[in-house]
Amino acid sequence: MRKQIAAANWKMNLGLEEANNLLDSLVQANIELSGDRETVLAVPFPYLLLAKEKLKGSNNFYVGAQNCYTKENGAFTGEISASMLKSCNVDYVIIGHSERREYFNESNFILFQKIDICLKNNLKPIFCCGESLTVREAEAQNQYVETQLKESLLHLDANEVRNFVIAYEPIWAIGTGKTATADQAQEMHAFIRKVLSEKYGDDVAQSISILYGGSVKAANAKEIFGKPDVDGGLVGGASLNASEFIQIMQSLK
Ligand SMILES: O=C[C@H](O)COP(=O)(O)O
Repeated sequence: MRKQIAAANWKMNLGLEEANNLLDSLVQANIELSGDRETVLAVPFPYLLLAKEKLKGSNNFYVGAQNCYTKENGAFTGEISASMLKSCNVDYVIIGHSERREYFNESNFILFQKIDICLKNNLKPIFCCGESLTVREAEAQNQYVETQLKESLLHLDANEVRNFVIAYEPIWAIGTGKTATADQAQEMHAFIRKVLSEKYGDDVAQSISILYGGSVKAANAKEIFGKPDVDGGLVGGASLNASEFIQIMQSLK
């Protein structure tokens, strides 16, 4: 079975003390995630090393960054490179979150470069895709998401592609309390898998975890994650509360 993943995206939230407390609560809960299930905590850059330290010894817990730059190193004040993240033993990097696309003008081509530099540094990208409300209302979501995949990912070969995770996040469901229905999520996830299968074959497509993101909470996680092509979630707001996130982790298939 492919990996089932509960990924927390803390976004730009929490001070050091709060981050520390949340990590402690998650570790102390001592949740045993078996076999193919895992948790990723994508924390702000200043807390990456703290998270690595705290999660040492917790099985199936991984640490992720929320972004990286397109270049290896150099005079790019304020940016963080994939090789720096690797040197801190970070495992995953979120690439192409809709907030990065919207507020920092990250195009599909910039994301193509970020994906490549992550793979070169043995970091696993969590590649985000998803449509706006306008696109959904025009019923053009499949075409829109397919273009995002084609322009940023589908240049990779089959071996490279096995090393990433995709997160489908309809923009209209992020932080709005408005969740895609489990059936809408399943429909898009199946479509993404079909696009992957056409390019890489069914074996590869079946091995890639596709997460759903957008107002996932303890109350709806089980239903959404229960769908056959939904392999867990990328969780924003609800990941900032330990007991809520623990219930989400426990809702993985
Ligand atoms: O990365 C997470 C997504 O943007 C979802 O955020 P949310 O769970 O607060 O809606």
